[in-house]
Amino acid sequence: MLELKEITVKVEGGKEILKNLSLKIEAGKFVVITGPNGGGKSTLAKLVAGIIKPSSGKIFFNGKDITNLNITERAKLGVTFAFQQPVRFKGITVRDLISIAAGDTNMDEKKLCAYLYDVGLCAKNYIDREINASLSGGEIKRIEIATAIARKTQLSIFDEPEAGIDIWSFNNLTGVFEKMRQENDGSIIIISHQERIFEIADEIIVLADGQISMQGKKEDVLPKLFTSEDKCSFCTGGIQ
Ligand SMILES: Nc1ncnc2c1ncn2[C@@H]1O[C@H](COP(=O)(O)OP(=O)(O)OP(=O)(O)O)[C@@H](O)[C@H]1O
Repeated sequence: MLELKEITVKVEGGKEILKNLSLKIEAGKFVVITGPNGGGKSTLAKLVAGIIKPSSGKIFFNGKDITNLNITERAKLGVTFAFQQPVRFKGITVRDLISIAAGDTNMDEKKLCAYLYDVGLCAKNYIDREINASLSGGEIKRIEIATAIARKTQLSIFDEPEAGIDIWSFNNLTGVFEKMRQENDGSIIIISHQERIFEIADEIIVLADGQISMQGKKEDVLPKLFTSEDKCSFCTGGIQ
């Protein structure tokens, strides 16, 4: 369903953030992308969503070349992206946002509440709140996750959904993703550093220094994940 072919992303000064990266994600898969900080995970997610363009290489979605399509055009084809730092929309309420995402502007309250309940929010307190700066980072993040779930698109990408979510709610969040996978036959890509998320994946991809250093079924990758030594080759040691 998603294929990246020989993708390179260069930034000013010529630094390569993604280096000739090729990757295939099959339909219906739950894939977790992890790896050291600065490895290129968010860059990869933004590239798939259409927020940034590759310096070279091609991106295919269901066989169609989407390399030059922007974020809106890709969204129309069924690519949803949930930001690490979600955006706030002045004047739009939580009710508006979720019902627009689900394509059902007359969505009944029960259904709306169920989406909020799943992400650990009490609907009564949030349904008519405006998506503005009065919402905390964790609250807005949960609303964004609820919105992505309501969209039920073919490909949903979440960039560190755990960021800003308290540890108590985090356990429920893994349940939300499991439910999403059961109810939606689309693919899910989650960028995460959390072992609990790795455990519910079909496939794990480790991205380090702009390249895939490991990729495979959860059963094969997990045992190697915490034994591999990804150390900085520049530094020779820590503080003496
Ligand atoms: N516009 C830019 N100019 C220069 N360097 C950049 C630019 N964008 C990203 N980088 C660098 O590219 C590398 C990859 O960034 P990216 O945000 O994709 O990493 P990440 O794997 O998501 O990291 P984290 O786990 O910390 O979120 C980092 O070293 C980052 O500093």
